[in-house]
Amino acid sequence: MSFFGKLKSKLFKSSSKLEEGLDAIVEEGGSAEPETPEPERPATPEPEAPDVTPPQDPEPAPRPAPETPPEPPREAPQPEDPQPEPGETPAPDVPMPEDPAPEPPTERPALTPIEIPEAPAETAPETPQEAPAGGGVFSRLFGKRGQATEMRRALDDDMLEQLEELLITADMGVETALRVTANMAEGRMGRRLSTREIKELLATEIARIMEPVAKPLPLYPSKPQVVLVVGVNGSGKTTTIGKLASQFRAAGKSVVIAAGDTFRAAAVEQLQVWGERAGVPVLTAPEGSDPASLAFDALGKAQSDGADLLMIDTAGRLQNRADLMAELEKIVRVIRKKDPDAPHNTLLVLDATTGQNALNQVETFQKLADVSGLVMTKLDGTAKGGVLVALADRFGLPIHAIGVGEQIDDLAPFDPEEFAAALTGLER
Ligand SMILES: Nc1nc2c(ncn2[C@@H]2O[C@H](COP(=O)(O)OP(=O)(O)OP(=O)(O)O)[C@@H](O)[C@H]2O)c(=O)[nH]1
Repeated sequence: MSFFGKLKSKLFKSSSKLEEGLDAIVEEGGSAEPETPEPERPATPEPEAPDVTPPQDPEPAPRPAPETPPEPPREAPQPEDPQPEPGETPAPDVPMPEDPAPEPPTERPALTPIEIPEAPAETAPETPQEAPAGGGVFSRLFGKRGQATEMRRALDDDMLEQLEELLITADMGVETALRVTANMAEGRMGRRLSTREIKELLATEIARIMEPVAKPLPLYPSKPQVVLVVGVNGSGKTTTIGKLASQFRAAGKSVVIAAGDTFRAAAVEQLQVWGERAGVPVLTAPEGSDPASLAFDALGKAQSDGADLLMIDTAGRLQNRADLMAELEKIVRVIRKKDPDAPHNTLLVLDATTGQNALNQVETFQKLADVSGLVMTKLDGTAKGGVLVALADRFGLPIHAIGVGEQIDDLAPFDPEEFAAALTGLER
C-alpha cells in the first residue's frame, strides 16, 4: 500500500471526524442536486488555463521539493560557558571565539530516508487556492457527472461558523480555524458547494499552511552530526530515535545513540532494544549518572568511530522544569567542548494525542532548548491530527517527520499535501 494509503487509513479517526462533520454541515442546510459541472458559477473570466484534464492527477504540488534551505546552523558558540564540565574533560577550556566562523554548514542534498517520496514537482507554481471552483481542479474532480445527485449548500455565515467549530474540535485551534475558514470563503460567499468541494478547499488551505514547514531533517557536512532529541516523557522520543537510526542506517550512514535519559532504567533498555533492531550501538551509563557526561563520552566515541550521526536521547521530566532545563543546558555546554556547533539539530518530539497541549509543549521546550524542528508521533489512531496545522501556523518550526505507528518503518517524511488529504478525508 502506498504511504498515502497507509497514512490515510491510519489517520482514520481524524479524517472520519472531519468528514462526518463536513457531511453534516452540508446536509443541514443544503439540498441534493444533480452532479453537474459548476453551473452556478458566475461568468467571471478565468485567467487560468482552461481545464487541463489528466484524469485524476493529484492536484498541483507547489512543494518546493528537496532543496530545503538549511536552517541557519548554530552559530558561534555561546559565551555562557564558564562552568566546569563533567569529570573528564579532555578538551581545553573552549576559547570559543577563536574559531573563525564555523562556516555555514552548507547543507547536503538531504538524506534519502527522510526525504519525501516526492510528488512530480514539475507542476506549475500557481497557487492551488487560485483554482477557481469552476475551473480545472473541480471539473476534474467532478468529471464523471450525471451519475448521481450530491448535496450542495450555499456558503454563508452560518456555514462558515459551523466549519470553524468543526475545525476547532479537530484541534486546529481557534486562530488557525478562523484563518482557514476565512481563506476558504474568500470570493466564494453564496456559492453552492458540495462536501467534496469543501474538502478540497480545506485540504488546499491546510496544505498551504503546512507547505513552508515541511522540511526533512537538514544534514550538515560536519561529522558526526549531533541530534539532540527532547520532549516530554512518553512523547515517543525513544521510538523516534530508533526509527530514525534505522532509516539512516538503511541509507548507509553510521549512527551512534546515547541513552541520555539516565534516570529511567526502562528508557535505557527500550533504547537498547531499538538500537539492536536498527543495528546501531547504544551508549549507556549507570542509572542516575550525569547525562551530560554520557553525551560527552558518546560524542567522543562517535568522533573516534567516524560516525555520521550521534543521536542523544534526553529525559522529559517536565514536572521539574528547572532541573530539566539545567540538564539540557549542561548537555549542550559539555558537547560544545568537543564540537562548538553541536547540537546541530534539536528535535522536539510531540505526541499528537495530546492535542492542544502540544502547543504548550513547544512553547516550553523553546525556552528549555533551542528547538530546531519537530517530529509529531502517534498521528495514527488520534482524532487530534489537526493540532499539527495549528503548530505549523503558530510556530512555523520545520516538521521533519511524522510517526504513524509503533513499527520501525512507521516514521515518514512530512508531506503537506498527503497530510491535508488524509486529514480531510479527501480521496486522491
Ligand atoms: N501508535 C503509535 N505509538 C507510538 C508512536 N511513537 C511512539 N509510540 C509509542 O508511544 C509509547 C512511548 O514512546 P517512547 O518512545 O517510549 O516515548 P519516550 O518519549 O521515549 O518516553 P520516555 O522514555 O518515557 O521518556 C511507546 O509505547 C511507543 O511504542 C507512533 O507514532 N504511533
